[in-house]
Amino acid sequence: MSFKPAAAPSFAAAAQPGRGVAWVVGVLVAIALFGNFYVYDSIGPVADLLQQQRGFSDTQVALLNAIYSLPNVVLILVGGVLVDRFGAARMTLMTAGICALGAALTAFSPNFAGMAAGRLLYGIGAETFNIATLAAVADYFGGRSLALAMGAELAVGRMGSYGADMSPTWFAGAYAQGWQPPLVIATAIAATSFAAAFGYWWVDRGPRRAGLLPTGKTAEKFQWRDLLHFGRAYWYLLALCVLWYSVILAFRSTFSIKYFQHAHGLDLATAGEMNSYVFLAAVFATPAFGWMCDRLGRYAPFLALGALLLPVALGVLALTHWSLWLSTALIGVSFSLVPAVMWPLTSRLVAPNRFGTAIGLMWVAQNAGISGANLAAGWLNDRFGAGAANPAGYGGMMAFFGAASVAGCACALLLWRTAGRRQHELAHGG
Ligand SMILES: NCCCC[C@H](N)C(=O)NCC(=O)O
Repeated sequence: MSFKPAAAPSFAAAAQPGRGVAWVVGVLVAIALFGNFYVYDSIGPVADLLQQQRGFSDTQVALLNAIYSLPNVVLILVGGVLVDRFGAARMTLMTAGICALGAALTAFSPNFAGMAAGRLLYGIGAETFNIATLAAVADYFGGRSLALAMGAELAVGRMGSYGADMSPTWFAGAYAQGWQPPLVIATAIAATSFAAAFGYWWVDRGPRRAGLLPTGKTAEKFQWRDLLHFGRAYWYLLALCVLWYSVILAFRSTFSIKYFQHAHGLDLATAGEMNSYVFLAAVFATPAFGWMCDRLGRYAPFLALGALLLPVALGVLALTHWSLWLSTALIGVSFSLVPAVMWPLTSRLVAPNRFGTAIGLMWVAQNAGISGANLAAGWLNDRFGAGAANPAGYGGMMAFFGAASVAGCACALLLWRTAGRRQHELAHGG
């Protein structure tokens, strides 16, 4: 089995596609990513409506996002192999199609099982889609501004998340009609993502036929024993990745809007808007923080700072009546800083020819964590009867997120102690 996860810029083609074509591909992939992230975050804004109008429990709402991650505990590795085998453009197109079908099934299903099947289908497509789009950027920008191009693509994806949170304001008429029209809008946006993926596939045929793109023949053989041979610092990073993403995604993408409505008395549009600022900040701050760390040549201390801000923000939210702006700003900095540092730091802690395996393993564990965190939070809310009539019932969920984020912060500090010296951050390790 070969495995060349796309994030690894492991080739430097002698001849490359022209800059013009690269930019066209970059824009098309960005549009496709925007749509993909919008659909991921489309459940949070309708969570309260799903409960009021369809009688869903919090566990059911949680399952709609957990089921995205569940198949990817295995599929990420398969997805890497498929991208390798069939090329980034074909896999982007194929997975964008699966995502659009999943979004449609979610929006038009008459019952919970159908909606869950739709989110499952969407999840099956989406994480491999993420790998394929990273591969697309590596194909066209490898050897020239790759980090900046990847940062910019991630930033456009975050705009999709921002759009989903702003949708109660932008599409107030649709939300006034109930839970379904907002999900139909998400389906239309997924169709646009598919159209952009089709455009990318179309443009890509020329350079690929001209032999200007990697063929996959250089892919490394995947060896199971490779998984065990990373240094200690890598395992701290993996643990942080699991804990931090589990909290941030299960909270921000599933429950925060509903929590703001019930525990802090905001209406749906204002709650969505408050949540959206975290994503909006990340659009600009993620590339800026990446640039700053590159300039300073320091990563681990900033990662520790980003990881620390998450439990502080959750504490402010759960234990005080201070302005929601403060916790939003703290989470916004954390949400921008941690991804900006995590992926470049990974490339510094592992040897270049093991970077792909390192990322693949991190995403496998991360998906298991996100899934588990969503289900645990939903179960806790149901167990303690959380809702508009009982805001205190959210205490269990907030304590759980707080504890997980403190554990993540401890991993970041251990990482800093283990491999956070300037000389470590310059060198490739295990
Ligand atoms: N689109 C939301 C889920 C993305 C999960 C993905 N495995 C990942 O970690 N992406 C990087 C990021 O910071 O979003």
